[in-house]
Formats: sequence, C-alpha cells, structure tokens
Amino acid sequence: MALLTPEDLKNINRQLQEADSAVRRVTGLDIKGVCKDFYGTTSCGEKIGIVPVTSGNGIIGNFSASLHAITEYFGFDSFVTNMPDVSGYYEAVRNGAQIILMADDNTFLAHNLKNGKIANNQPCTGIIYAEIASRYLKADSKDVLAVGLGKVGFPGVAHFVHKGFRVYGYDADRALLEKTVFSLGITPFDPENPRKFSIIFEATPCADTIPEAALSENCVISTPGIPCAISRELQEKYGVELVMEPLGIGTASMLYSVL
Ligand SMILES: NC(=O)C1=CN([C@@H]2O[C@H](COP(=O)(O)OP(=O)(O)OC[C@H]3O[C@@H](n4cnc5c(N)ncnc54)[C@H](O)[C@@H]3O)[C@@H](O)[C@H]2O)C=CC1
Ligand SMILES: NCCC[C@@H](N)C(=O)NCCCC[C@H](N)C(=O)O
Repeated sequence: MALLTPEDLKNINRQLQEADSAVRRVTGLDIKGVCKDFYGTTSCGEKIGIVPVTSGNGIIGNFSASLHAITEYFGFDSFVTNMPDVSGYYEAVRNGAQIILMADDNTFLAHNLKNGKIANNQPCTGIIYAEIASRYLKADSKDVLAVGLGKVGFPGVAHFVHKGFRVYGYDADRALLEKTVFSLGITPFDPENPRKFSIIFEATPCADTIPEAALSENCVISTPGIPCAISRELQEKYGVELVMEPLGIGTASMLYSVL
C-alpha cells in the first residue's frame, strides 16, 4: 500500500480549506454537510483519542498531528496520546476517548467505543469521494470515468453503481478490471479510444492517469489518489473542479460513519 509521507501532510489546514471550497462549489455543501447528509449522523463534539502506532514502517511525521488538526476542524474534541501502541490505546480510554483513531501500515480505523461501530479508511474514502462527485451540480450525464479499482477505488465504483451511475472503469491491472466489470457490471474504458466525461473519479498511486481526451470543460475530478491525477496545466486549461486532499475528507467520512 502506498504510504503517506510527512510532505503530503504539510499545511493540512490549508489543504482542507481548499478542498472544502472545492466541495462547496461541486455539491453546494461543505465536507461536513455532505457527510452529515449522506450518513444521517451529526457530531456532538465527541472526544477522540488519536493513538500513534510504531509497527511496520513506524510513525509517519505529521500523521497524528494532522489527525488532531482535522478532527478539531470538523468540531470534535481530540487529543494525541503521549504513548504509542497498546500503552497509547490504554491512555486514550483512560482519558475518556469515545472514538479511537489509529493506523498501522495496512489499516487505518475509527472505532466508536460507545456504540461499537468501526470504520476502515479505504472504503470510507472511496465512498465519500464518489458521493461528492455524484452530487456534481453541473454534471451533464450520469456517466462516470473511474480510474483505479483497488481498495479505495472499488468501493467508490460500487457506490456509483448503487446510485444508478454508468461507470466506465479502467485499471492497469487487467485481471482486476475484468473482475470489476464482472462483479459490478461496469463498462471497461479504453484509454486508446477515449471519450469525454463531466464526472471523473481516480484512486491510484500514480500521477497523470487521466487522459486529456477524457476531460470535458468544467468537469469534476474527485480523486483521493496521491499524487495528482492531472497536471495543473490541464486543470487550468479545462477549468477542472479538483477535489483532492490527502487525509481529511476520508477521515471525516470514517468519523461520521461511526457516530
Ligand atoms: N486521500 C486520501 O484520504 C486517501 C488516499 N489514498 C491513496 O489512494 C490511492 C489508492 O489507494 P489504494 O486503493 O489503497 O491502493 P491499491 O493499490 O489498492 O489500488 C490502486 C489501484 O490503482 C491501479 N493503478 C496503478 N497505476 C495505475 C495507472 N497508471 N492507471 C490505472 N490504474 C493504475 C493499481 O493497479 C491498483 O489496482 C493511493 O495513492 C493511496 O495513497 C488512500 C486512502 C486515503
Ligand atoms: N490517506 C489516508 C490513508 C493513509 C494510508 N495510505 C497510510 O499511509 N497509512 C499508513 C499510516 C501509518 C501511521 C503511523 N502508524 C502513525 O501512527 O504515525
């Protein structure tokens, strides 16, 4: 799995504010508004314990601090434990955490200790980025281009299909593309024979994965993928509404899904 770097998380508040503005332009709601409306939940300032985890590649600089900034931005009361791992978990519960946020190299979870609900970052991220794109006020059809059908992309594509969108999917992994075509009934997108879309969803760890020929004027590209799916030059040339942020939107989705 592609891991975040401290660089990805620099100026997280500015990145979150820019993403919030883009989500407002695209949907008419801010990130919190989309999450509340989609999950049907609301925050009462729940106390969140953020527990650093040292396993595998270890602690990622800025990760816990970014989660602290993100949870405060969305109106929660949060703290980062002094200790990591098991001691940190114990510290979080002893200090009154109602929700635990913690991540190793494979799983980033939110666990609500009061109601038992638990969320995984990958599906929550794919679903919320798809939900945002599905609400695009200027969409000219229900056709969606989806590039990247992995642990984030597949749940996002399933969400589009569930909402009645026609998904044209592509993944560099041919077997995965075939599995997704078979299981979700999507149409394979042929990069050699592209067409234009006003809704594009991308979840890959590669840059510049969206062909210029697929971009329509003022299309939305809703992409959790890091690095960015298109160049700044193409974004400006086509007036693309880019919804892209490294951690906060997916974390908000996790939190509102466990309230
Ligand atoms: N912004 C956020 O909040 C989050 C971002 N991410 C990022 O989302 C991306 C995807 O994460 P996962 O789904 O967990 O990874 P994954 O490895 O499960 O899926 C990525 C998929 O992209 C495909 N792919 C790679 N290069 C491609 C290309 N050039 N064209 C088409 N398909 C290509 C791979 O074959 C794979 O199926 C990663 O960059 C990850 O860091 C993940 C979670 C949250
Ligand atoms: N964008 C949200 C998904 C993040 C995920 N791609 C990742 O880097 N996961 C590793 C997080 C490891 C955190 C570390 N154990 C710490 O606690 O600092």
